[in-house]
Amino acid sequence: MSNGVPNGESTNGSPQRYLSTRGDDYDLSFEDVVLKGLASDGGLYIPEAIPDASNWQSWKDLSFPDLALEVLSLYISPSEIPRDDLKGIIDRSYSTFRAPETTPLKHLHDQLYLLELFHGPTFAFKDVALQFLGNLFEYFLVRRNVGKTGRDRHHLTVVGATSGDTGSAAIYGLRGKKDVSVFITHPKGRVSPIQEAQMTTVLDKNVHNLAVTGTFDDCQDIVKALFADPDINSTLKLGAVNSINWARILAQIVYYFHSYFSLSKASSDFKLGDKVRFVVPTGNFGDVLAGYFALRMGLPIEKLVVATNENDILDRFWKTGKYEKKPATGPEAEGGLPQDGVKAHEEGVKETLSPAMDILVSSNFERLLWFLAYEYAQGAKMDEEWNKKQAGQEVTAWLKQLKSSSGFGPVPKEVHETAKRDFESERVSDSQTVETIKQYFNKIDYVLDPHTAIGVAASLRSIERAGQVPHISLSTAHPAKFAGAVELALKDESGFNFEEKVLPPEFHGLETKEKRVATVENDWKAVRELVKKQVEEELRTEDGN
Ligand SMILES: Cc1ncc(COP(=O)(O)O)c(C=O)c1O
Ligand SMILES: N[C@@H](CCOP(=O)(O)O)C(=O)O
Repeated sequence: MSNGVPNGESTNGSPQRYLSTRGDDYDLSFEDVVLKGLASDGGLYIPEAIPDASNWQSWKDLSFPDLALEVLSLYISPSEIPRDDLKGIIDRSYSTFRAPETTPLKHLHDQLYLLELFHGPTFAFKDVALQFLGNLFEYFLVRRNVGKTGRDRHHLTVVGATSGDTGSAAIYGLRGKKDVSVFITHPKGRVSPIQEAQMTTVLDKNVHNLAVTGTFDDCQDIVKALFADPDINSTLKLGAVNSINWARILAQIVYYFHSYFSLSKASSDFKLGDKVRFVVPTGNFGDVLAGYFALRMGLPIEKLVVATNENDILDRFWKTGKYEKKPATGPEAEGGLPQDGVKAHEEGVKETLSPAMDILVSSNFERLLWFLAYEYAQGAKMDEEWNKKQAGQEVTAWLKQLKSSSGFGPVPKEVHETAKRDFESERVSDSQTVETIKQYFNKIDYVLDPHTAIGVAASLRSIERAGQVPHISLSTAHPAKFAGAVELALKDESGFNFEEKVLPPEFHGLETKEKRVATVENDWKAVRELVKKQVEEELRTEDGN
């Protein structure tokens, strides 16, 4: 492969194996990494080799599920999941989508295309991966539990953190599934009313919503602390639905290929092999990381553009080579919207109009860091094992520094240059988000959600730089999920009516339905005790006691 990362053994028949970004956990199967979620050394799982999809052009006419089968088969050996079984899992996962193309591509104007990823059950891009992950968990559990009864059965306790979208998508992917309990933490009062209602109106017995008195980063830290606790992790068999789970990233690779093929059909000027730019509204770096895998597999991507909101740790990394949490000091002179309350928090996270991206530390960035460190290590001309070990050590050192000093860097010049070879970044303020929503409503009568608007605003800047290269901007959520921001932008525009223009029938009356949610303090031990108690209760009910 051109960029130095080893090619996938899975292409020549031997099973793909996985290792941790911190280096101490390696040689794992796909099933192990999906069920474990987070590595025991605290790292994230990555494939030992990125498969080279040299035959990708032959996939051009495949439907979304058939394309998914080809892409996923490069990472999941048939000795782990026979091809027919994998096809069944994939077909079930995408049968719940409302659009026949699963993820349709819409031409906005000129070189700008919008990839609509919100046609799944919860109206957000997370459904693409979480419908699949829910069915994958079910498949592994059914297989593990054949002939077992009672406490001998493998019971998975899923713990997740959400700023709104992962939670509902995970709940819809796992509700009512046997042998799974789901606990989703969200920052109390900091998710949109529709998102809150989507999660808390699901009353299935295996679903538990926990409103944490803190930020999304606090919720994410609680989840990581639970995984790091050997007692609860092994006794309750914890599973992850956040994008720390490799299966989340894997499933998202598919739509980069699919939209590239859609573009080749939509534009007579565009031929297979031509370069494209993808622009991705980014928070936890999971979505854009899937694009990085597509690029490394051979899809002709000229650049991946990381689009952040005012929580801009990633944008600052690409501009400076430093990865630093920076305490917020208040509404910014540039772009702040005082009337909408861009608040500063002691943790440094700002509340913005794109709350799903209000993240201080992007967990998947660690995965990219490993690949950057791996390429850097190659400069020493040692063997592959040495390169992998070096990459693990480098990542561990950076992450330690992030924890102890709230940041690290600048990273070595070569590492920064490698990051800039494949990525660019843009930061979009709240006022620019609002302007973009207005602009597209008035220009083409299309309502963007605020996260998508960040991608579109970044796309316009990128188009100015990149001239004629087509841009695919990822639309990550339906605008009805973020009524506050959409209304703020469009309330005074003529012809705008939220109920008529935006609200899908599925959301009518949602906020008044019966809800179930428990408030918990921002303390991982309090969450641990609650999870233990609830799982015990569920198991006892299943035992019939
Ligand atoms: C609507 C929306 N857009 C963008 C993002 C950012 O995606 P990622 O966290 O994968 O970078 C999220 C949440 O993750 C989201 O819910
Ligand atoms: N924006 C996310 C935050 C969680 O990110 P994940 O992709 O790691 O699950 C959300 O909507 O919950």
